[in-house]
Parts: sequence; structure tokens; C-alpha cells
Amino acid sequence: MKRALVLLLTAGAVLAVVPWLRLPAFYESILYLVLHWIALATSWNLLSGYSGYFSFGHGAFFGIGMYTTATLATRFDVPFLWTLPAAALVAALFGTLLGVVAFRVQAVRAELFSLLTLAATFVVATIILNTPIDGGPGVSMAGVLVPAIAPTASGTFYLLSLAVALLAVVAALLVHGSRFGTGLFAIHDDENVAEVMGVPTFRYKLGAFALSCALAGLVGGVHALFISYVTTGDVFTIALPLTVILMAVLGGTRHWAGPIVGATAITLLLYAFTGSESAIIGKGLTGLVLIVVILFMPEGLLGQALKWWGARRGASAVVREVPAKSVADAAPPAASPAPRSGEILLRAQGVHKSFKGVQALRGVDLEVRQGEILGLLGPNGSGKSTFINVASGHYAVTAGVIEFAGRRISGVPAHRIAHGGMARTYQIPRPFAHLTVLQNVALPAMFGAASLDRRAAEEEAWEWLAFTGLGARAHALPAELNLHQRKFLEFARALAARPRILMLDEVLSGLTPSEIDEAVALIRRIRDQGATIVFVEHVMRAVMALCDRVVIFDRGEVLAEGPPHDVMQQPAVVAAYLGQAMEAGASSNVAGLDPEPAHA
Ligand SMILES: Nc1ncnc2c1ncn2[C@@H]1O[C@H](COP(=O)(O)OP(=O)(O)OP(=O)(O)O)[C@@H](O)[C@H]1O
Repeated sequence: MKRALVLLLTAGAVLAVVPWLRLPAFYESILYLVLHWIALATSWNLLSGYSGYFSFGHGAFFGIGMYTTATLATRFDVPFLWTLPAAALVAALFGTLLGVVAFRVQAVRAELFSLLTLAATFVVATIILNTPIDGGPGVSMAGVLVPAIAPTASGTFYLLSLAVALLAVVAALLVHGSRFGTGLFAIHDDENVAEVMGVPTFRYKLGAFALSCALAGLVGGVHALFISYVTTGDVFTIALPLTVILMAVLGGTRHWAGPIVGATAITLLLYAFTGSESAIIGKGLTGLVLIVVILFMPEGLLGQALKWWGARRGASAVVREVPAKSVADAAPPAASPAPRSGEILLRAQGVHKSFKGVQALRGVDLEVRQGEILGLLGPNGSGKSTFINVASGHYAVTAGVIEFAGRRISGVPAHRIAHGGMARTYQIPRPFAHLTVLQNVALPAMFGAASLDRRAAEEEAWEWLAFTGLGARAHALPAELNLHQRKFLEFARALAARPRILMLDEVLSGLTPSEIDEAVALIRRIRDQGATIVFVEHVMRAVMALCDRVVIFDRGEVLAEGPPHDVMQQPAVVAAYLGQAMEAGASSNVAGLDPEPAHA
């Protein structure tokens, strides 16, 4: 990242001499436009490309910047340059207000967010048009003095555009390489999992939105004086966000430099065909390029180039060999002083959870003691996964209280529960699809209880990859793993958070007998390192081999609890399982009540 930053600043310094080369104003204007679109596309990408929240409201923030500058410069005689920070600030404030509303509502994601931001554009346009801000005819800036920071006015606009583009690209680069950026990319792939792994999703989305809007407002402020006559009809159009989106998508949204590539290509292509007839050819050609890229290079030009480069390097990508000893010694350190063995670490009292009429949990009382492996058993649909979901904060409880390490966690956002030392796996693995295996494991090390910086988190991730036997797959994407490896990736991610309590949700389902033995051995090793484990499982031989205690769920209630062998003999428990087997008409595996010990 440091190299890219130096490169960018050097390029900026070199480009800053252009106004003194005395080029015809025409060229400065073209360069102005290229930089203008680079800044706009990059600012859009900061939220939408990184986090996946596609905004169609970029015209609104750009327009707010334009009108802020136009109003301050023409009505209040504020010097033009002083209006620019105000343009950024007002746009950021508006974006923050919109974000507070949009991001608080869980349902406002994907296309709903796009529609909301588009609607906001029209609301802003209507307000501006029907108030003295514009009043109808538009605002003329003809009388506003262009600051003399270059020998000519066109040179001044070029320099301003260069400064704003540089600011946007440097911001995009810094965010890309930061903890903040990692969190945004995780939100892009699976927001709920990111939150459960400790990413403060609301704060991150709001921060990215505010930054994106501030930069768009700044671009708008400069552009107001460049076009010198501001009207709502020209500013608040759907064309602006569409152009910006196409530029970012063409270049590649997952890389900070993608919008530079896309904006430069499209602006120059359109400019190459500026004559009346050739303009149509230019637009047609641009459309064609976009269609080809979207169809054959969904990751954009830069994304595709990097993929190709990565594939060439793939064979030589470094796979770290972590010595077995260091792995064996890598006990998950507690986030805070652990309670003594046997003390209650997690307590649920009267927990209810309902989903639109379905009562998944009905007054569950349950305790998990420090250092034990507690099995949660029960027929399908009895509420085991729901219990993990409410304990980890994935869902809010409908009623009741859950305490973790003496603190109430029901009602607390999931990322704060993760910071407190809880980690979980998902029954169906939910890796971050666009992050490598290594990045997937490093993420909880950064955002979980350990809260490590990026470099230390990667070190930690290598250890857990070695621990789970995934070291050789570190640079693969999750889609390249088989089910067994994806399950172990879930393990590695949960362990990298250095949890005090680990919730394993059917980690053995779908594995072959030998893979199950391997997993059982792994869980034993985890427990031997002092972790407390809640283990939801149907594979009874693994339950019998591993669990100190079991709790049986039936229809959302706790039916029985105690040592596995005693509990599994209880008539009510047998009846609950038999009932389900008979309902399902199944003759085989009466819910796996065969307590044959695992081989491991
Ligand atoms: N998000 C949801 N929306 C609606 N209903 C849900 C949701 N999650 C769970 N349920 C319902 O809650 C009940 C309990 O489901 P849960 O997944 O907790 O059971 P389970 O014991 O884990 O089952 P299995 O062993 O099959 O995974 C079921 O009736 C299920 O359909």
C-alpha cells in the first residue's frame, strides 16, 4: 500500500505541472473531465463497490455540493475555495441522515437501498427547485471569481479537479488496505456473518456512505463553477449515477484503482467521438464495450487483469509451513480473565424466539459451564440452531435474558458479543465468497475478541489453517474447497477469533465417517486448549465421544439435560426422537440413537 501511495502522490505532482506547459485549453478541459469522472466514480465505489450497497443517489450528493457552492458564492459572497469544504460537509450530512434511516432498517438492502437513494435524489431536486435555493430558473455563477491558482482559468479547473481526484483515490486506497475496508468487503459478501464475526456493520456502512457523499459534494462544488450555470434539470438526472456505476463496473469495483480505469476509458471513448453523428457511434461503442465486459469480465477490466496475474503467480504463491509444535502450543488465549473451570459462562433464562407465528424457542433455561463441551440435541426443528442464533446475536430474542461471562447480551449487537469472546460456525458454511481462505480466517482475528491488526491477524490465520489442515489451500477461494474443507474453514474462522465460547452448529453433517473422526479429534484438541464448546449435532457417536453434558430440545423447550448416557436412556427423550422418526416414516437411524463411540 505504501508503494501505491508514493506512486499516486508522485503521479499527482507530475500531473500538477500541466497548466504551465501552455497546452491548448481544450486539452486541459478534457483532462479536467477525466479527473472529474475519476473522482465521482471512485467516491461512488467507496461505499457501493466495497460494501455492495449500490447507490443510485450519487446525483443527489453531487447536486447538493453544486448548490451549496452556488448558493454560498452567489448569495453570501463566500470566496469560491471556501465554499468547497462546505459543499463536502453538507453532502456528507445529508448522506449520514439518509444512512442512519436506511442502515437501521434490516430490510433496506440491495435493490431497496438503490431505490431509496434514487427516491432521495428526486426529493432533493424537488425541494431545491421549489425553494429560493433555485426557485426555477437555476443559479448563474458567471459573476463568481475563478481563483488564480494556475496561469489560466482552464488550468485552475484542471488543478482543482486533479486535487479532488487525488483525494478520492488516496481515500479509496487507504480504506482498501485498512481494517475498515476489510470490514466493508465482508459486508459485501455476507453482512449478517460479518456482524456476527465482530464487524460493526452499521458504523462501517455509515462511515463509507458519509465519505462517499463528502467526496461527491466536493466534486459538485468544483463543477458548479466549471459549468457556471446550475440547474436542477441538468444536475439531478439518473444519467449521472448510471454513468458513474458503469465506469466503476467497467474498471472493477473490488479494487481502489478500478474506477480510474473505467472512468478514463469511458470519458476518452466518448470524447473521441464528439461530432454530431460520431457521438452516437461513440455512445454505441461504449455500450458495446460495457456489454462485453459485463458478460465476459464480471470483475471489470482491472479485476480481470489482476485475476489473470494472480493465476500466473498462483503456482508460486507462498504457502506457509507452520511448525506443528507452534500450532499445538497455540492455545486460544482468553480475551479477558477466564472464569474458573466449572463456573457458568453462558446462562439463558426464559428465552423465547418466534418467527411470524412459529414459536422456535419457548422459555429455554440453559447454562453452559466454563471448560465443558455441552451437546445440544433434539429432533429437527426443535430450536437448536435458533438458540445459537439468538445467543450469538444473529437474531434478537423475543423475550428472556441471555448472559455471557456475567453480562447481559440479549439485545446487544452481534459484533459486541463477538468482541466479548463468542464465536460460532454455521450449519451450512457461510464463508466470504470473494475473500481467500487466508483472508476469511484473518477477518475474525481482526474483529473478534483478539482484535489484532491486519498483519498479526494473518499470522494468526496461518496458525489456525495449519491447525485445521487447510494451510495448502490458504490462497484458494472458498468455492474451490470441498464440503469437508469448507466445514474446517468454519472451524478455523471461529478459532481465529480466540473465543471464550465456541458454538459449533452441525459441523459434522455431510462428512464421511473418516472425516467425522478427523473432526472429532480436532474438537478434542480445541477443548484440550481450554475452550468451552456448545455442540449442536445429530451424529450420535460423536456426541457420545465428546460431550460432558447434553441438553435435549423438543419443540422449542428443554426436555432433559445431564450426562449423555443417562439422558439418552430417558423415555421422554427416546419418545421425542421416535416420534419424529415415525412422523417422517423413517425406519433407519432413529435419530442416530446408537451410542457407538467414535473411533477417534
Ligand atoms: N429465520 C427463520 N424464519 C422462520 N422460521 C424459522 C427461522 N429459523 C428457524 N425457524 C423455525 O424455527 C423452528 C426451529 O428451527 P431450528 O433451525 O432452530 O431447528 P433445529 O433444531 O436447529 O433443526 P435442525 O436440526 O433441522 O437444524 C423451525 O420450525 C424452523 O422452521
